[in-house]
Amino acid sequence: MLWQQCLTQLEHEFPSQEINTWLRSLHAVEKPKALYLLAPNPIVLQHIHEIFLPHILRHVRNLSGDHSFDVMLQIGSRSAPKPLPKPPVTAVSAHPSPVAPPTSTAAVVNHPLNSADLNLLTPAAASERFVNALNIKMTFENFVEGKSNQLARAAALQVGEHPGSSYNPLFLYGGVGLGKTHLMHAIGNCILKANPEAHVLYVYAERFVNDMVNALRTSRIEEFKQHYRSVDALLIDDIQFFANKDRSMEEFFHTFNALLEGQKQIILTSDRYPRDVEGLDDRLRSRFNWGLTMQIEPPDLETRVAILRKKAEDHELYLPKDIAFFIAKHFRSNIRDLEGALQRVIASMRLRCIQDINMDFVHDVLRDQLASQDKMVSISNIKKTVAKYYNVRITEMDSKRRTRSVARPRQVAMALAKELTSHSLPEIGTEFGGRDHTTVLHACRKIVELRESDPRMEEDYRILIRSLTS
Ligand SMILES: Nc1ncnc2c1ncn2[C@@H]1O[C@H](COP(=O)(O)OP(=O)(O)OP(=O)(O)O)[C@@H](O)[C@H]1O
Repeated sequence: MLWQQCLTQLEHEFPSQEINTWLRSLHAVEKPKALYLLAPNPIVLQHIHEIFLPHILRHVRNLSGDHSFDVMLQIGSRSAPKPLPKPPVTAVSAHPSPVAPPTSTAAVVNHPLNSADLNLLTPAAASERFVNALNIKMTFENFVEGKSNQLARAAALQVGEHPGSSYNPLFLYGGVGLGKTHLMHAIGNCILKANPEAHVLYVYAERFVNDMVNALRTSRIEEFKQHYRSVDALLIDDIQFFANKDRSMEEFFHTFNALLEGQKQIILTSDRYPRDVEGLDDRLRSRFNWGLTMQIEPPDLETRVAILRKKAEDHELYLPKDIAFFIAKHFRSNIRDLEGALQRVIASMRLRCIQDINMDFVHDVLRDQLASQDKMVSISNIKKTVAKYYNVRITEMDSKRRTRSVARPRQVAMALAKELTSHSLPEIGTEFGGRDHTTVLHACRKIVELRESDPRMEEDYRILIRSLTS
């Protein structure tokens, strides 16, 4: 709790990349008079010590209202299975250690914590054991499957069940907040479930780069190599961050080769297809294609509804179908935003002690978000985009002409209006030259049918959704 509050404060002072890369890799354990922060390796420990510790200490003391409250920084993990027999010897001292700047009030522990709560590791032991940084909540079981992620999920499952011997590397790409990281963690968790001793390491690409820079600066490059090359599975998120970082790409290239040679699994994600990541070394680009590259696309309405209902269920909230549809219709392009909307609703229910959810309440709680989402797609924008895509005049969208070259784009536009806006069928009909709602319904059904039978139509529809919602 204290650590979460501290992180919220730090988010105002440091870029989110910094927070994600360094601070979120720490395990926090709160004790009555101290906050223990466990770093996964010496490189992280040193960086936290040098850059963040004074800020952490300031916030923790302010938040706890206790100016003698301490922050203890150590190497260790909470998740490792068994405590080590010996107490730790590493830490940062409450009063300047050789590495601590003289002004630092940060603490380095030279006495053990309760090793029953914490599994504390010496630096040597730390490099023998891995802090995998996996999020145990991201699993295949709670990953909702839909058309947009079906193939990626199947490939990920295959890799999770047969690491190193199926698709290697597995490269997942797609837009922001669509589930790449979730699938990656699901693979890691699946590998560990079958083999708890496996060394599975998850890092952001930025973290890999920063670790390397720090290792070079502190003459610990061998330790760095050893750390990254001795894993059974290496999961690197957002590899577009490697672009134009030549030394890091070089290092990653060798790590990549070493792991592949040893039949160790590599899983990578990026926001775009490897070939389209500018500034990426050609050798890396071609290696990324050795295995399997899978795209995750924005989920369709039904999948968004299923995700919402699943997430609501996880919070023990019954989400009626009409409300799930309502939220899903407005939050289209990103599952993180969809989840954020649901969390906002749940938090407001708790704050206002409301037991039963209803549409008015949801409208009220999400008013601001809905306004900004709705601005994004209007029926006139849909008509314009579809007309341009099929090369027909925009006035044809409202005309009475029924030739296929005009009628089909019009049907597509109506189906998109149904999917992407909250207008009712009669409203959509009115917008399309005063048509009846049954005509709109027929158009929507026709397009569903065609998307299933004609891959070309499916592709057109997805391209249009992407261009309207991104
Ligand atoms: N199919 C799904 N089922 C359930 N939850 C999902 C699904 N897809 C994504 N999520 C949830 O949506 C949120 C965002 O997903 P995730 O972090 O994996 O996105 P991402 O593609 O890695 O985004 P970014 O590029 O921003 O890192 C997470 O909380 C994740 O659990």
